[in-house]
Amino acid sequence: MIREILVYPNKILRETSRDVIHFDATLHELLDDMYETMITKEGIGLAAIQIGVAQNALIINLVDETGLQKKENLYEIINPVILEKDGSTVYQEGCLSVPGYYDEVTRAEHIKLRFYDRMGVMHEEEFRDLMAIAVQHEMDHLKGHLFIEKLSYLKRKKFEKEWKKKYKAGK
Ligand SMILES: CC(=O)Oc1ccc(/C=C/C(=O)NCCc2ccccc2)cc1OC(C)=O
Ligand SMILES: [Co+2]
Repeated sequence: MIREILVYPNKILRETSRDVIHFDATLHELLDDMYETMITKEGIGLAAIQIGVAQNALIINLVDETGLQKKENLYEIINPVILEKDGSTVYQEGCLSVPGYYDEVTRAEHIKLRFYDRMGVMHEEEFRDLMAIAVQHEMDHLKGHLFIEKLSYLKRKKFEKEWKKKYKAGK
């Protein structure tokens, strides 16, 4: 079912998530709820903490070259560990927990990732470009970090000013 997405500055978003232990029906239901919620809100990535569940689970479903977001391209990534990373790339990121704010973030251009799928099967895959960016963005959520924490001091001031205005205006 569609769940509520927690929005900055909700303190729950700062929690550190814990590894998934049981690859059971409860996990599958969580992943299904994450997918339904993410798609409904027109996102391309979502971490479990964004719907208030402090578990190391994230999903990414990028849009393909024809502009379609196909479920066959959905990645369900559980207990991820970055084994290697290199390069550097800048991308204007957004986040469903910081709706309407976008800014440039620098991240590794290539990563080698170890993760488990919903059945508990281990995978090791290399990602580049937008997929590598998305994985790093979502993995930050698992540590309680939002992309706005990576902004320069001045950009962060700009964000805080903008955000307060929006909040005062009751969005
Ligand atoms: C107003 C508002 O909420 O705007 C949005 C902001 C972000 C998003 C989605 C962001 C998202 O999926 N981020 C995943 C992490 C990521 C960031 C950059 C590159 C790869 C992966 C969707 C929004 O809603 C609409 C209708 O566009
Ligand atoms: Co996010």
